[in-house]
Amino acid sequence: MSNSKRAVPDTLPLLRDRIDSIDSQIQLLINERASCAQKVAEVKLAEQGDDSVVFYRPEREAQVLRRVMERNEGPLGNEEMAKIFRQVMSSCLALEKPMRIAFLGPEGTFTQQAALKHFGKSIVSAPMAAIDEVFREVESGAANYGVVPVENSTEGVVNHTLDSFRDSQLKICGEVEERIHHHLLMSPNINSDDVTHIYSHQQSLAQCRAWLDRYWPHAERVAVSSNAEAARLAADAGRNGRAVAAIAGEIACELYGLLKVSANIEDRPDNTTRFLIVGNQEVPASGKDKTSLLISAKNEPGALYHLLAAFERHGVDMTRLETRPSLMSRWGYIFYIDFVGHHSDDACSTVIEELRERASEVKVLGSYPVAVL
Ligand SMILES: O=C(O)C(=O)C[C@]1(C(=O)O)C=C[C@@H](O)C=C1
Repeated sequence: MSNSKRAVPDTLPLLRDRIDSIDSQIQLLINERASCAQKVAEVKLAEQGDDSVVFYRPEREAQVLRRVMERNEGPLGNEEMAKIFRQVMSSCLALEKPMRIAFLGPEGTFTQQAALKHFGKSIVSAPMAAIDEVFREVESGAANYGVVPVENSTEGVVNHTLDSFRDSQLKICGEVEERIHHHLLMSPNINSDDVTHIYSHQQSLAQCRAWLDRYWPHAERVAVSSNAEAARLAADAGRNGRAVAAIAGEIACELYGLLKVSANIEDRPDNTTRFLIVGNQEVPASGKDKTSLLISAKNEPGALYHLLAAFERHGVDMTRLETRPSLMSRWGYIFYIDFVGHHSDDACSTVIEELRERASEVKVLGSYPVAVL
């Protein structure tokens, strides 16, 4: 006992020396990697030219991260290790070309959180006021990519996002999933007993409905344009002595200096939102991909049945089907279908060909790597 006590002061400096020496090796290697990435940028420029060069390669990034996770032996967990490499690649890509990412704002939304998770922190993130503005910002070339929410495991699909694909030529280049934790937030200078109104985005209020019914049955729920906006309003109200609470996430809480009164108040602990990355790029196969289609069906008996039968016939695994009203014909429908595989895979391209024979329009919204993180 006394021996091991005496050993600690000797080993701590030794261990720290070892850490210092490992750090300097890691640093050298990271810079060596960064120099490599710069050379990759030169090769891309020479091959593709100034106007059409594409630096960001979602399929390659997914492969790098998957390999990191596969070869990881711990003690750091796979996800933790992948997050570190996520940021290393983000820094390397910023050396090739700094990227501007439009997202559904304002600052502090879960969509911003998703953008940082997908691209790492070395980006310029540009908050937009609405989903169609995110699309326009990317279409105009003002942003390289956009991030928009598409579905939540509790509340279902985000119609604005699906509808935006009707008239857009943008492609889906990636997906990212984010566990959504909601917190009840208040300004530190108000008394929680005085709170009469709770602000949040309508989806967040819905995701916390049972919790609110139980603990805040008398507070009025006010739907605002985003949960980050709710946090901003709660902070503003607090400064003016008005007792307003907000439901929002971690980064909105930090951004507006609010107090977390109750944490993780979502009704379902597995509450997850899926986001899409939109851009101007066709992404090659990464080995583990998904494809999204928009299909306008002919208005005839069994139309949907025949579309779905093509997937069954060729053993292609459909993961999602959403229906939206067509704006072209009354009682006509548009189907959004996700399936496993890349549109260039044999079975997938056969399915798409057969769908084209049956439907009035089939638009491949994109093939992209399945979310890694
Ligand atoms: O392999 C490439 O094409 C690179 O540009 C290198 C790199 C990386 O750091 O590994 C950087 C950015 C790309 O999005 C993918 C990978």
